[in-house]
Amino acid sequence: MSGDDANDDRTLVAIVNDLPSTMNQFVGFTSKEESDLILHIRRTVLHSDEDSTNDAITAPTSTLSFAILDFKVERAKQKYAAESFEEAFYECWKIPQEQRPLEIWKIGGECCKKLRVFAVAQRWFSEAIHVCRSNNSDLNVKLEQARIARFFNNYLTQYPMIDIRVDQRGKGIYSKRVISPGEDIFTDIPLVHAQTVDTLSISPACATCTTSLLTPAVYFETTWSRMPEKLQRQIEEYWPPITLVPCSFCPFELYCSETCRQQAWDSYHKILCPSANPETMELFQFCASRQIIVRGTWNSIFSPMILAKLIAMIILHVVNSVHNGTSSNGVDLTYAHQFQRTDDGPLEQAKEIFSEFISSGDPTYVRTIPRMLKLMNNIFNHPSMPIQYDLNELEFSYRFYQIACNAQSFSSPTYAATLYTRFLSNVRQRDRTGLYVTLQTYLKGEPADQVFGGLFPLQSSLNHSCDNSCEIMDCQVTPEVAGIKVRCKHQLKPGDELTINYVDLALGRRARRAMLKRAYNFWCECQRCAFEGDDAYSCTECKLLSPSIDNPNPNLTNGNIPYRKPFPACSRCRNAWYCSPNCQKQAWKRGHKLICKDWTKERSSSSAN
Ligand SMILES: C[S@@+](CC[C@H](N)C(=O)[O-])C[C@H]1O[C@@H](n2cnc3c(N)ncnc32)[C@H](O)[C@@H]1O
Repeated sequence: MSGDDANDDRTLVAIVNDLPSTMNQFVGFTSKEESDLILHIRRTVLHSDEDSTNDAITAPTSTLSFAILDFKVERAKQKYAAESFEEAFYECWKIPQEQRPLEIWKIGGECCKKLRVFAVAQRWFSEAIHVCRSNNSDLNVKLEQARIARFFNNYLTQYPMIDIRVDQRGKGIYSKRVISPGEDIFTDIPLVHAQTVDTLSISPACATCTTSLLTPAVYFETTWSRMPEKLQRQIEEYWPPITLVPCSFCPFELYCSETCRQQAWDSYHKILCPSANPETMELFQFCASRQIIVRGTWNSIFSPMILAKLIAMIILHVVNSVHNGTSSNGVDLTYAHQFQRTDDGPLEQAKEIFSEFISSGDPTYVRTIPRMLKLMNNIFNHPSMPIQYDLNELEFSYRFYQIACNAQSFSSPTYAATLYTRFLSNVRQRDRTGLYVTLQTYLKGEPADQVFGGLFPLQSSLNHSCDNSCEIMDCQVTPEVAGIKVRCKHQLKPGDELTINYVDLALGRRARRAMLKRAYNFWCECQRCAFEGDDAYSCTECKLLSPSIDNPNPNLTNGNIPYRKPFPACSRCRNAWYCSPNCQKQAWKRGHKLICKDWTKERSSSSAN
């Protein structure tokens, strides 16, 4: 380089000429930045304090490269510290990927978080983890936070009184201010839902908006056809008006309006309708006939139809995004629309919509339900499918537990019982012909309500407690969409967790824990579990076993297990047993008083099981 060059740009050009391998690093620098760089190099490499840029810089290429990188890192840090996040990110971004050190990936990720581009933040933190090549818990937390922010950004903006945090139990929802009992905290609508097989045939409902479609013919069952026609007409006159819109091509799905029909068609039914895919016939028949393949699971809120719909929605999402460059498929995927575009392929993007639902369970379990795996495979391998979807055993298991761990029961507040009550009130108020008396021989009491199971993006982040702070209520979220609302049950302070109950609160601790382990794969350690016992044969406080006694009924044998005299139970809750008044006093002071009540009177808020 010539020592005569007085001008910054020319000096820079000289450096660039000398260091062709680092040439690309100058792209995007202004001339002011370039002169700063030169000064930085002079100070750090040549240890020269002169501001003059006249002299040639002579140093090994690697040393200069390092100095240049160091300069850029410093600039990014300064801009970040000055809270110029856009500029700081630009500085990070300008450093070629293969040279970005860990701190630049971190700063870049933080800037994106501040700029609310969470998908990019997620990518930068995940690169940081990759670069650092060790299990860095700080980075894992940052990545998880970016992921949560990305998925729940809209919700958290809409509901500023809550926050989502992660601990060893996964995500949980926490209050950010005092929330009083009775206060509604948030509403949520399901991403995918299906009617339970238990109620499908006895309490018909709109497959889209879940409104009851109970007609007199369904309510009165076989007696309807035996009724005089005049009586039928009279009943119809007072029955609240029901519009039945069946699928145009199959008898299996019913809707309350053309809008609901079209929405179902666009989002899943066009590839699940037996008219298009005959393999689905078995699934519809399975649901309609209330078959039980997994007792307590697929015969309750977990209809296998949720699984089929979820896959169908993914497939149609892919098809729509490829064809139209959009993700619109007729369903109100408010949640899905929160996604910023990523470089993932359309299938990966479509799958991501459901990726926040935790899937936890024993993967070998699904081998006990081979028929359902085969059925789903037959459906999704049918030639009518617009794309190939490989539902292998691993994915089937993952989806199975996603639904098992997260499905929440709900229904439109227009229940079958509501229609029935309105009918009776119409008859009582308007009829003058004695119909009410005639009806007494036909009425069968209140009809069963329709029940749906659904996956709710925000609500599914609520963890369980056997002394839950919140409860789930059915709710008409908009005039067209049914969903749930979460209501505060116990006063919440800032930082308290919002919890619901997944199992019946009236059950004893052993039964509750067993059910939670089986259905949700966790061992409950909540406050209530901590201050209750399993049975009367060991002291809930000091764990002392009760004294053994002779077999009270010698005709019955108990193997080698000794018979024991039960310890007395807590007279209020009857869920704790003590060997002495001392232990009882100590337990009360330690925390039993916080959870001691008659739990048989508690309303179970969640019917998640
Ligand atoms: C509906 S999800 C709740 C949100 C979940 N933590 C997440 O990260 O998405 C249910 C799952 O959360 C976990 N979970 C919920 N309540 C829990 C608790 N009290 N203790 C431990 N794990 C719990 C279990 O893994 C369960 O299968």
